[in-house]
Amino acid sequence: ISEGSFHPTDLLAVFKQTTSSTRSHIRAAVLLYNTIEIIREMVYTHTMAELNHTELLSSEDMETLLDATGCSTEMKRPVCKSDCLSERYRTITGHCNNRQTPLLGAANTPYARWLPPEYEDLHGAPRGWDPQHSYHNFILPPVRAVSQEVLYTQNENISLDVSLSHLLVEWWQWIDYDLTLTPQSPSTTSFKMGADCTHTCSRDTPCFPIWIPLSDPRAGLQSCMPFFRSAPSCVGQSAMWYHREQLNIVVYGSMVYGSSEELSLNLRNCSSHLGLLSHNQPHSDQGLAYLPYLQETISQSMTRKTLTSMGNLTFCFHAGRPQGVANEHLGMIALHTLFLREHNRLAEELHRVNPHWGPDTLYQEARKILGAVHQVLTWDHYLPHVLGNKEYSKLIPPYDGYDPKVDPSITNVFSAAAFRFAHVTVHPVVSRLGPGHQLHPDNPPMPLHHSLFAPWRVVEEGGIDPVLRGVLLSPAKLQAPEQMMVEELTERLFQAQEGLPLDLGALNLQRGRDHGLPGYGAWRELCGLPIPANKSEFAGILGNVGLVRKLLALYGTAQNIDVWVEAISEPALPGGRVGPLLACLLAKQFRALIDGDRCAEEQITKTQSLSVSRIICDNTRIRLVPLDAFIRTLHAEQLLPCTHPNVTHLNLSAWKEPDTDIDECSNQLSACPVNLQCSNTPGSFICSGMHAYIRSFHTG
Ligand code: HEM
Repeated sequence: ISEGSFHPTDLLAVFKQTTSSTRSHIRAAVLLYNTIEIIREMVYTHTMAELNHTELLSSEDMETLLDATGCSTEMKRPVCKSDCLSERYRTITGHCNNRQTPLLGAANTPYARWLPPEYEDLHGAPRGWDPQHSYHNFILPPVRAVSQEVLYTQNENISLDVSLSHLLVEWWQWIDYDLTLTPQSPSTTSFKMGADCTHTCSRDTPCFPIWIPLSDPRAGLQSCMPFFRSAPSCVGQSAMWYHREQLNIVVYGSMVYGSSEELSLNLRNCSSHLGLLSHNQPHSDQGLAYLPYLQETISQSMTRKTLTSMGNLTFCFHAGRPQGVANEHLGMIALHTLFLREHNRLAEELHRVNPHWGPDTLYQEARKILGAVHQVLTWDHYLPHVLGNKEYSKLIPPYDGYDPKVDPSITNVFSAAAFRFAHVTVHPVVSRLGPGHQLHPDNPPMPLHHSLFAPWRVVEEGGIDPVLRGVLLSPAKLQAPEQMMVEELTERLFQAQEGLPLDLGALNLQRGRDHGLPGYGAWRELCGLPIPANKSEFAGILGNVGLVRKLLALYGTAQNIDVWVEAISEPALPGGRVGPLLACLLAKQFRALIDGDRCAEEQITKTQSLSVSRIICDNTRIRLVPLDAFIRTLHAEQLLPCTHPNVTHLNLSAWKEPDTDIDECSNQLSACPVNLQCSNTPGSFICSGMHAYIRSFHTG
């Protein structure tokens, strides 16, 4: 920023920023990983022998390395407390949800794997690292070629979903914010040669640039699109099991509350006795709360001086994803704001029901209710639309209580492929609607890329209500073989003054290879689905000869196809929006998430009646809502008033406790010290500076 420029990759870096607890884990893991690689190379140079991990290092050597790099500390089993707060509520970090294996499903732990990774060198080199390496006798195509030939769709050339609203797409992303965040390598230069990953076309970890084929419209302008490998994690490199694993740094419930103690305290309003979350001080949405600014956490004078010299003063919102990620997209800002308000509304209501509860109990109970609401909305309302009712009943049996043997960790294939399927349902245009559900002449529909990292559009262009009305009344994009991913995402992702925009399709494919995801045949096998032996069987699966021809021309054999692109190519199951492979992978993950959550059972039954529409009614000035917010509303006349009995309230009297009961939890030492000072984080300055640039870019 001080050099007066930033690149699309800088925005991607903001998107993947971490907190300090994650950074210490990554530092240790990078050190360990690089040291082992050096030892491996030295041994190879002397002996010309590729040794496996047990031959390379004795277990004592490995223990020494783990200690020296700091990985032993990072991998240490946490001690689970047995006080009132810890017994009753999920920890912020997810530690101790499973009492026997306290790290299961916690933040800052590696993704689980359902299949062993397929790295090109067995340890950590991505598939396609060596462009000449063959798989089933074919070399892998450059991911950008797949994006151009299979995914690219002109914005105008899309079909609309006849029955589902764009809120469903936003909910997908919202839930994703809750479940997965993979940090990228913190270093921007390659380990061995010191090359700058933003400019180099050579492959040297963490640089894994995406090559631009000669036939690409970008050829001549760009030879490679920068790509940083995901950071390694400590676990997975023990003496027993040595290959590169990737970290998930978030945990269920984190988009509102954060997934580290440090961030969660930063988001609380510790001077309130009602257990509230902090809200924005300088601005409000006609009296309703906005998310606080990251800006508020740093020295105003320094920032104002620097930013004023850059032109417009702009700010990032601050929420549970680290360092301003909530700002990625207008829809996400609206949902983050909505749930901040819902937390505060619940905490105040709970105070009325149980005036004897202290601030920590109010905070934790409101948090627990919001967690349950998300489970009900996701498992009961959203998943049937995605899987189709029939498949849903088959794959997601009725909830049968907590099972401590189930590992609720997010899997690598879920984050790097399966849950990215919704990228092909994103509409290229963002519409905001006024109170009469009409477009406002001052805020015409805008291309998607103008809504990315643009929080000022909320504050200065009417608040979150127009955004929410827009997503409620706009349809989702329909996924179809010739209409995969809109050019807003393949050609204009994170457009900035410097460098060419990124391509989300290419990033998804490259990420799958970076994480060592096996080709699609292995996943079909895992799911008990047939693997096509020839072109006609493959055409039978995809139901589209043209698409099969394109994929086989690129990959040579169906076995090699990157799992994400094949999975999104399968035709949707009846009534659903995904094909059989995605249905299997998503259902498997969502089942594990709920069955392995010790805190799920009691809350789910109490919060059945709540809907997204009710939450919108209770926290915005929107007075007309759909009965099911995920269903597309064709005409505003179909909307119901918030007073309609079918837009059911959550009855909080179920939470009433006799006021003779002592509030044990608030008698403990409070987690939230009064007058807590927010921490001064360098990320907040970077984020604000970038916003000044993006804004000036959007507004010319
Ligand atoms: C405006 C729309 C969206 C944009 C601009 C966007 C952008 C991105 C970007 C840039 C990444 C990182 C890519 C990489 O380097 O690997 C990503 C990852 C991801 N996105 Fe999206 N996305 C959008 C919508 C969605 C939706 C609707 C979903 C629904 C589920 C979703 C799910 C995911 C998942 C699961 C990841 C992996 C996250 C991680 O592990 O860090 N995204 N997205």
